[in-house]
Amino acid sequence: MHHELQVVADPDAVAGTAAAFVARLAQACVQAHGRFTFAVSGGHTPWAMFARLAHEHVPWEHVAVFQVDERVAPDGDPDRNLTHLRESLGAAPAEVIAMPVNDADLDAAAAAYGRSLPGRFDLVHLGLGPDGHTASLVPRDPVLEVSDRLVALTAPYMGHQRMTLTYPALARAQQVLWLITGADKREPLSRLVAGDRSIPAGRVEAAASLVLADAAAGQGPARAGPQSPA
Ligand SMILES: O=C1O[C@H](COP(=O)(O)O)[C@@H](O)[C@H](O)[C@H]1O
Repeated sequence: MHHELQVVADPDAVAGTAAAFVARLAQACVQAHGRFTFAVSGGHTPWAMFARLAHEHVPWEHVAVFQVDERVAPDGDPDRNLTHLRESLGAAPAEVIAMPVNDADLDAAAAAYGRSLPGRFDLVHLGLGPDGHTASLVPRDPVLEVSDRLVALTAPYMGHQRMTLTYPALARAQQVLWLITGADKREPLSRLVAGDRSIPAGRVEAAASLVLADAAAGQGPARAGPQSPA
């Protein structure tokens, strides 16, 4: 998949640029088909973007927010992506379609969440882990090979079992927006934009992809180049 890479100065510039992009796309989608379907990941980067979205014009009453992934943990747990998503949205009247990670039968819950997904996402936000994971598509987990379900469960990873959209679900994205900050993301980012399918993020397919990175992540591996004249 081709990725358009935009490198800006720092995490604050990533958040501001992303918020302006999301607001413009939400306005255009609502004008075109009355609804904006937006799937949001966890991590750290989305909440900074949501803070900046508070200063943008977003037609929240026509926005449906889905989760890209979630940790299996109690409601309100600080490790839950939903906890941060709800805090970030505040009083914005968006519809939030939460992953049902507290159901007794998690396989049935994942299947039900899959049935609730739209045929297309106007926008999917993704992050990138230092190990190349995205969503909860984590290295060496059997979830990477799921092709017959839209939502699946992982083995425990960093303290929690996870529920995640699978590659077929992510492929419903008309647009993917990656938010990538920090020097520990430099190597996986260069592999992502090079189309390296050996990392989980490198296997995501979607109609279009914009990668927003800060300079710490996006300056690429150090290369030997021509010396400047003294
Ligand atoms: O574990 C996770 O981390 C990644 C990366 O998040 P970041 O915003 O801290 O860079 C995230 O995309 C994923 O949803 C989450 O489960």
